[in-house]
Amino acid sequence: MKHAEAKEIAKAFIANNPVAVFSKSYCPFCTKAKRLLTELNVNFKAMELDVIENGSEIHAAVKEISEQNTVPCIYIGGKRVGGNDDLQHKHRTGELQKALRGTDGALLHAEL
Ligand SMILES: N[C@@H](CCC(=O)N[C@@H](CS)C(=O)NCC(=O)O)C(=O)O
Repeated sequence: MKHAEAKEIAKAFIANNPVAVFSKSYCPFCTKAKRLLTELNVNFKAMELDVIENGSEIHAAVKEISEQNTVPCIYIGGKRVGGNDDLQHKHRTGELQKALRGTDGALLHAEL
């Protein structure tokens, strides 16, 4: 797969999902991040880069787009939140809840 094509796939995933998580299925930080989002009833989509076809090419594109070398790499409303530590921190400060409420389609239920 060409790099440009991988970049388009990564960009489309961010644009088309209110909460987009680039993940790896074996990554404990990804598990923690996905667990928190699930607990908060968040409508998120995870792309498991170690499982899907062309995952390593797409991960290379994600690194370039996000300037972040690790997974999870989380986007809310097209904006990069960061990794699991950033997500957990934003949850503690209330910033996460604010970002989710401000993003159309991020919440499965109105209450948070
Ligand atoms: N502080 C980061 C740690 C994330 C991390 O170290 N992830 C590992 C996988 S468990 C990683 O991305 N390693 C590089 C790679 O898989 O390319 C966070 O909280 O998200």
